[in-house]
Amino acid sequence: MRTETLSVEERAGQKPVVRVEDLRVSLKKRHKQTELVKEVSFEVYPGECLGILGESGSGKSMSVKAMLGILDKNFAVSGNAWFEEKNLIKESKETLRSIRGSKIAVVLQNPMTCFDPLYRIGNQMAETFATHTDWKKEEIFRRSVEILERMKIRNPEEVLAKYPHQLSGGMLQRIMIGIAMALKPALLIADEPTTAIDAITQHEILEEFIRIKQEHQTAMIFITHDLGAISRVADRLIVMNSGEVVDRGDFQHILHHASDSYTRLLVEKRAEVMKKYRESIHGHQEVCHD
Ligand SMILES: Nc1ncnc2c1ncn2[C@@H]1O[C@H](COP(=O)(O)OP(=O)(O)OP(=O)(O)O)[C@@H](O)[C@H]1O
Repeated sequence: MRTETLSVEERAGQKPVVRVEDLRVSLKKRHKQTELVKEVSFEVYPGECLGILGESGSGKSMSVKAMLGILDKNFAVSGNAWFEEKNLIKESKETLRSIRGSKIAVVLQNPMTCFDPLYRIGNQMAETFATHTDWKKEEIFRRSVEILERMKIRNPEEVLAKYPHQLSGGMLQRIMIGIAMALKPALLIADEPTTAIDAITQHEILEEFIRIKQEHQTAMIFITHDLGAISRVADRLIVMNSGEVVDRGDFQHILHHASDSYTRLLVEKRAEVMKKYRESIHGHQEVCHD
């Protein structure tokens, strides 16, 4: 369980990689405006992972999509998202496109939609790396093989020759994570990155997130409804409910001192699952400590 957080002193001299202020998203539909995200604010420092926790529909994805400028014109977005002196909310589509994929890498929920069905995986990786790095052809191939190996994909050379539909959702998700990490972005955003991945591989992939964060001082935003996954990777958490941030703090705070009733419910649900899991493994009742 990771609980270490940048201390106030450590943060004092540092500038956040991203600072989101009063982010709001509403959906315009036939003269009606529905607020989906309300007054969301957070910042992420170099080498730090911010976890965004909340159940399905709580506004986690909507918040990062708004900040990345990937919502369509049916959504009205306001507030600020400062990244390298630029306010992402106010930047042009072109500027945002060039920032995404190089300085900000994103792993979104549905990996199938991130790959072009008509091109082999290796060609798509090569194109991404040719656009965003200065690697030459041989280096791109060598690194692509290494990335798949790191992501625990067997027979990487064969996989590079395959089309997306020939691979499982979990494999595509791992490839997406590998590509995002290889770009060594200043900010890595991962939305439910390990949902389609089996438990053992998930453990190893989470270790990769931790390694990248520590070795390259990458700032990360890790979105999930899984308290277990987030407890390992995130240094600080915000909890969302109905489009709002209802709690914030490090994992221990969320676990033991969360004041919000919704957050307590999430924690209790996790404790219940852990208790059942332990009972099934050990065949007797144990008190859950985490
Ligand atoms: N394309 C869309 N059109 C209209 N409403 C949407 C759309 N996408 C999401 N919403 C609504 O916005 C709210 C926030 O959704 P969001 O996708 O951010 O939730 P989430 O916390 O990321 O959950 P999940 O992990 O299930 O996506 C929800 O009420 C959802 O129904």
